[in-house]
Amino acid sequence: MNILEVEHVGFQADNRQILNDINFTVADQEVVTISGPSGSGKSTLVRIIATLQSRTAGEITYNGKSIDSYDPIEYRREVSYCFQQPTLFGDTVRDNLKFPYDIRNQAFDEQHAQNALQSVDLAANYLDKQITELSGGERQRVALLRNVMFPPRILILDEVTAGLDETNKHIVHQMMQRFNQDDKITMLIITHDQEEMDSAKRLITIENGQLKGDENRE
Ligand SMILES: Nc1ncnc2c1ncn2[C@@H]1O[C@H](COP(=O)(O)OP(=O)(O)OP(=O)(O)O)[C@@H](O)[C@H]1O
Repeated sequence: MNILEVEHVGFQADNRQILNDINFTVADQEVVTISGPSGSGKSTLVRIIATLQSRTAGEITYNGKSIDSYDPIEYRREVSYCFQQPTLFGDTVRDNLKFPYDIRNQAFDEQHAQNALQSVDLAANYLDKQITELSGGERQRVALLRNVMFPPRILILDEVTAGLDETNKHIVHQMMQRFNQDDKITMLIITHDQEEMDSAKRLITIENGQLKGDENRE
């Protein structure tokens, strides 16, 4: 079953065609890597899919229905977008991992949060760590965890490993694998990283606002 269908999607701004006639479908639980030169329109495309930006042409179907027909808050719980610069809020790691519970009016599951931290090589007592004391890699791990405390159906990762050292990159790669295999999350991964492109099961290439390649390597 296709969880996502992108049909003839375009985006025009300031008389410039930034995306033009993009077509592809994504199967449930598939991992799709998206690459292409800087400025080619990759972020614009996934931001449109995440409903953070509107398209100017075409149609997108999520789980059998137009993305326009969903309640925006519900939709963003199911299709979650994570950016290269992790945005953390509040004062502590707890404030961030508790947030998904707060917006759902649910009691914070401290044990679940501690287990989640330990699964990404962060000690359970990191819950009370000030976010100003975290390294870049630790910030990214906490931001990713916040996005999956309640697993979305689709997780969009926009260059989340850019700027991370090898150790942190490796931990984030393991997180991605678990999100897909254990939590059954469909993933769209934007990357410039050669290793991530080489190991991609399916690689979509965007150039100059157009889909130039869609290669299945399985
Ligand atoms: N709302 C907008 N109005 C005007 N121009 C825009 C808008 N959104 C994106 N652009 C332009 O569209 C082009 C594509 O941007 P986008 O961020 O999607 O590229 P990208 O492929 O993700 O690049 P990078 O790999 O550097 O992140 C850029 O030139 C950008 O300035």
